[in-house]
Parts: sequence; C-alpha cells; structure tokens
Amino acid sequence: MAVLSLIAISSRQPLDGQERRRYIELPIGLWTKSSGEPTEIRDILTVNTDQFNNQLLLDSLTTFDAERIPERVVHAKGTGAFGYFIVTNDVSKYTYADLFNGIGKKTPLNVRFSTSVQNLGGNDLGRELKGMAVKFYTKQGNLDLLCLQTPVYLYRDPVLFQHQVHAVKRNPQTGLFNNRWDFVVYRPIQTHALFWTLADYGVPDGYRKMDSFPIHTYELANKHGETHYVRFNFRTEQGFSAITRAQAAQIQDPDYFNRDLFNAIGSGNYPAWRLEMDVMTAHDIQTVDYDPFDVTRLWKNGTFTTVEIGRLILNKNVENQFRDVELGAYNPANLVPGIPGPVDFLFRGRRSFYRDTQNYRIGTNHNKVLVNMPLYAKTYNRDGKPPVLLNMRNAPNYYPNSYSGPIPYVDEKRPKKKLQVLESNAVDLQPVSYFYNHVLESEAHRQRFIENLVASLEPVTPPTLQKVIKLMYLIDPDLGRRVAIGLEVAYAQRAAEQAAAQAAAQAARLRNTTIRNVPTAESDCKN
Ligand code: HEM
Repeated sequence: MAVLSLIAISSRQPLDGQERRRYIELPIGLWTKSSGEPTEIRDILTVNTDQFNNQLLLDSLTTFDAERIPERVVHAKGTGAFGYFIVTNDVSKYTYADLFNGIGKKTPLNVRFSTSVQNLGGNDLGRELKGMAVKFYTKQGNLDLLCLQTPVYLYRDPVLFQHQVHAVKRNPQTGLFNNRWDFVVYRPIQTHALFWTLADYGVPDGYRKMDSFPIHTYELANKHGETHYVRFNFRTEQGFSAITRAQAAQIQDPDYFNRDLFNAIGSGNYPAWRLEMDVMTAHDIQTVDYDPFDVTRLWKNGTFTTVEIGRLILNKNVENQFRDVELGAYNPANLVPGIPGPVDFLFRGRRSFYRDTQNYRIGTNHNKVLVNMPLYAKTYNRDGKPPVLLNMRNAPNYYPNSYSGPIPYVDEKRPKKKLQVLESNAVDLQPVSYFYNHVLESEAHRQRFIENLVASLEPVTPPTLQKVIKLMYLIDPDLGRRVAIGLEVAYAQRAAEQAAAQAAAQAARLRNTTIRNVPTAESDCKN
C-alpha cells in the first residue's frame, strides 16, 4: 500500500499556538472515503454488486445530497480573490488603527465581488448594485469593508430592506423578476441610488474597472482620542469603464465578470485600487448645511478634504470557490480599534443582520471557517455546529474566572464620547436632481442614462407609469419630458416589431411543415 504522507498547511499563522489552524491535506495520491479508508478499485463500479455494503457509494452519495448551503439572500452570485493592502501615506493624525499606520505596512486580505440581485448562476451583466466586500486580516482582528459601486445607498431606514429586496427579486407566483418601479413610486428615496445604476456605473466593464464605496460616514479616532468623520473610496487603478446595453446584449456571457477577474489575476495582471478617504473634522460635521451621515446623498464639494491611505492589490486567485468564496462571511460590524465606525441608523440595523443571516447560512461558527478566520481569536463562545476546531480546548468557558481565561484590555485612546445623530425621514430630491444635471457629466452619458431608464419602464403598467413620470418631472422637468417622449418612441417601436412578428408567424403557418414525434422505441427510427 502506498504511504499516506500527511502535510500540515497553515497559510496565516495565528499569533498563539493553542488555536493554530491545521489543514491536513493529502498530496494527490490514494482516494479515500471521508473516514479515511482507502478506496479499493472494485468499489468504484456498483452495477450488479451489493450496493448497501459499498461504503464508498453511501459516503459519496449522501455527502453529495447535502452539498448546497442556502445562497446569500442578496449578492448570491460572485467570485473572490486574495491579496494585500499596503499603506502609502501617514494617516496617524486620523486613526490609530494598526493596519493603516506605518508607510509600507502590508496586511493580507480577501475580497468577494458580487452582483446583488441575481441568484447563484445568474447574469453578471444585470444592471444593478455590484459588491466588493473586503476582509482585512489585521493584527487587531478582521476589518470588513462592504462596498458598492455607487457612492450612495437606497434608503436610510433599515426597515425598508426586506421590501426593497423583495421588490427587485422574484415574484411569488410567476418566479420572474419583479419590476421595481411599483415600489419606487411609493418609496422615492431610492431614486438617487437607482439612478447611479441606470447610468454607466450600473454595468462596469468587469469588477476590475469599477470604483467602490462603503458609503456610510465612518468615525475614526486618533491616539489622542480625537475623532474625524470619513467616507472611504476605493478608486480603480485600471480606470473606470462601462458596458452599454447594446454591448451587454452582444456579450452573452453570464460569467463575464468572474472570468475577467480570474483571467487577469491568473495571467499576472493584478488589479489594484487606491484607498482614499474624504475627511471632515468633528467641528465640520456640525456646521455643514446638509446631513453628512445621510447615506442617500453625496457630500458637497468644498466641505471636505481627500486623503490617500494606501493600495489594495489582488494577486492570488482562490483555490476553491466553495471554501474561499461561498463560505465568506463579511460583516460591516467587524471593526478594529481606531475605527469606531458609522453612527447612522442604517448601520445600526446592519450590525445585527449580517451575523444573523450568516448564522443561518453557514452556522454560528462561521468565523472558524478558513476564509473568515481572524489571525487571533480567543473567546468564551463554545460548541455549536462544526467547525469547532480546537473549541478553546480546556480553557475556562465563563468570565471572570480564576483559571487564566482570556482577559479584556484597556484602550486609553478610545474616544470617551459616542456621537448620537438624529436623522430625517424626509425624501429630498435635490441630490437626485444634482445627479441628473451634474454627476452625469456629458450629454452623451445623460442620453445613455435616459435610454436605460426608459427600457426599465417599458414593462410598467399605466397607473404606475403615470406616477413615475410625475416623479421624473419633480426631479427635473427636462428629465420628465425626455422620459415621456422616450416612452412614446419605445412603444411605437414595440408596436412595429409586434406587427412584423405577427406577419412572419402567419407566413410560417402557411408553409407546409412536417412535425415528427421524438422516437421512444427503436422501431420508430426510420434511419
Ligand atoms: C439595511 C441595509 C442593509 C441590509 C439589511 C443588508 C443586508 C445584507 C445581507 C443579508 C447580505 C447577505 C450576507 C451573507 O449572506 O453573507 C448582504 C450582503 C452584502 N451587502 Fe448588504 N445590506 C444592507 C445595506 C448594504 C450597504 C449600505 C452596503 C454597502 C455600502 C451593502 C453591501 C453588501 C455587500 C457588498 C454584500 C455582499 C457580501 C458578500 O460578498 O458576501 N449592504 N447585505
């Protein structure tokens, strides 16, 4: 029998040996059952054998039956890669977070890219929010920045989440995607973020070519306990570029984004993003004439400064999609000392949703899965569904204790006060109007945006359509007018296409066609 040599592989060593991860892998060699028993050649075919006594058959089929875990409730389709972050600028004045301090310091990381509405196996080219979830494995724990390609979000109140997601996901009866506009007209706060996706930003030319934003205003603390308020921006070093509707229709590759990323990294063409932050002081945020914590709007030019932090580089493809991507659990509440984080109400909601959904999707021990595992962790959490790894061995499972269990530390730098913000429920269309008139920087871009908008409205029923057009006029009379005209043109075109299709079908009926049944017995086959 061949020698079974075992190799211990540990990619990121924890600081402490007690919880050291061991990934025991066999070199390519003997095929075994999951119990480790080597597979005998006569067990690999089972016809005319005693199948119930074939442990290989039982082991493989019953494991296969349970291969799937629930797909993510949103952002189900995606891919990922590994890389590192390198600090290029001294930002100690703003934060004492270890990973951002020390020019040249490198921190390993993992990124998962995703498209938000599609199910697993869906189309990368869907015009929708795209995700870039970054997990930095820092010495002070994991820092997760969950970003979208739009610098604004749909709403401020987390109570809208369930409804907004249902409105863009599948209809309970038909199983087809709902048309979101019926919901948008009742909750027009979404219009701003929606407009970003209807513009060129909605379908970038692959994940490598998009900027990405955690959106929320993050509180940062420096070593003197002073706070600053920042919006992080990941700026693509590949240059932003987009795919138009016509190009997307031609590409016809549902995995276009995943393929592009894998091929680029595989060929050594490592994608990179520059991380910078827009900064306001604690004084600034109280004096600006808008709400800087409002995730549905941009900060106004002239009210902040932009500071570079470093670069994110992806230089390693994942080895195993399920282990490294599907089991990824990114949680915006995973923060580190020096980054107390956002203070708005949407974020408060998000603090609990992610853990909850990941407990359901992966299990309560999801942070013990390789891709999620911090460099160091000692907790009083115990047991639950596997993986439990060493389960903290024989360490005490309650605190305080007399048996050298893990203890908390004192952070003298932590800010003494926590900022409380109150937010408005009002719908403000000014940022949307600004988007239409200024963020869309050229007439050509505005025209592409209108065409995408009109295309999304074509299936909408008349009562809803009237409300949409009213909303467009409220945002900007020029927008309302162009959408109304665009729809008339689109309807006329569709009517002409339908007439042509009917004529073609009629002509086909008149032709003599032979209909043959699919043979189900050999005698039916004539040749
Ligand atoms: C009320 C607001 C929000 C709720 C309730 C929410 C909830 C969720 C949930 C349940 C998931 C699936 C997580 C999983 O199964 O692992 C998810 C994924 C994600 N969310 Fe949110 N989300 C919200 C807002 C946002 C915002 C504001 C951003 C970004 C600025 C964002 C970015 C993402 C990204 C990038 C993912 C994909 C993570 C991955 O790749 O696994 N979400 N969100």
